[in-house]
Amino acid sequence: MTFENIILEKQDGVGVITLHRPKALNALCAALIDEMGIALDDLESDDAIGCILVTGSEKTFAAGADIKEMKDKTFQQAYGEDFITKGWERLSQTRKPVIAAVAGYALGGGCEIAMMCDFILAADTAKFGQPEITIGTIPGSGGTQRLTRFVGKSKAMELCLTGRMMDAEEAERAGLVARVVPAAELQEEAMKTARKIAGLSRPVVLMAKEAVNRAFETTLAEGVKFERRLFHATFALEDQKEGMAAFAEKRAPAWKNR
Ligand SMILES: CC(C)(O)CC(=O)SCCNC(=O)CCNC(=O)[C@H](O)C(C)(C)COP(=O)(O)OP(=O)(O)OC[C@H]1O[C@@H](n2cnc3c(N)ncnc32)[C@H](O)[C@@H]1OP(=O)(O)O
Repeated sequence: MTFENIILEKQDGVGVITLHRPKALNALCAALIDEMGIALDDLESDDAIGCILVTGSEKTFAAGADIKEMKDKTFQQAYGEDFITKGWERLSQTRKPVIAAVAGYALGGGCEIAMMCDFILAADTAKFGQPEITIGTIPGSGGTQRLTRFVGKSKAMELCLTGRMMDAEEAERAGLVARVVPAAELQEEAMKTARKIAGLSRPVVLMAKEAVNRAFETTLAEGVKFERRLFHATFALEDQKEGMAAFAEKRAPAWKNR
């Protein structure tokens, strides 16, 4: 499959989506968002794929929504077409695990896209921010909501009100980023992590993702109950029998993904 604004590759059970608009710092134009949706549909329906990686270039993950494309929209157009919802939320609805590997700028919609992934691995060059306020608007694809859940009200408020960027180290300290690695090692480390996940039992990985995500949508008591039901459900899987037998027999498990 070939695209104009992204590159889609598959290797070792991992689907890699590389944002690729080098002249516009990977600004997220409508065509790019559509292409990412098509790529995600393809990867979700491909049984060979167990984990998805979304990445950009060395200089930029993505510098936000395409400002030149949206600058002349009227309120009627933005509201009428529910601008930014269509297509953008596709990433957050992905059932397979998705890792964001971020180097350079992840600003505005770029930061929002990274936050829609299940976790973020960052190069030490990464810079995160919601600079919409500096161009006369506010985040429109979950920035005020997801960032606040990641880093808490005070820091989210400061970042959204000033447009300040935070570097990778600050983002890791604040809980936005799972891990920071040297820029030269980012792609290798991200692939290693994605391959590790892709090599585990597929249904169990989906259940783990669903259980963690439930923590953001419900009370602790309901979340713990939900987790327990999924935990019980793993005992209906051949992979639970295989995983535990393999541990007891001191050998590597051979997952059947059922
Ligand atoms: C999704 C929503 C609803 O939340 C909204 C948004 O995402 S709004 C967008 C938020 N993002 C920004 O405001 C960042 C805008 N970009 C910058 O501030 C700078 O480009 C930079 C700090 C990321 C990098 O600066 P620098 O290295 O000096 O590169 P530039 O010369 O500025 O950029 C190179 C080239 O890319 C074009 N560009 C950059 N960002 C965007 C963008 N978001 N949309 C469209 N085009 C962008 C920039 O215009 C340059 O192109 P040319 O003009 O030279 O053709």
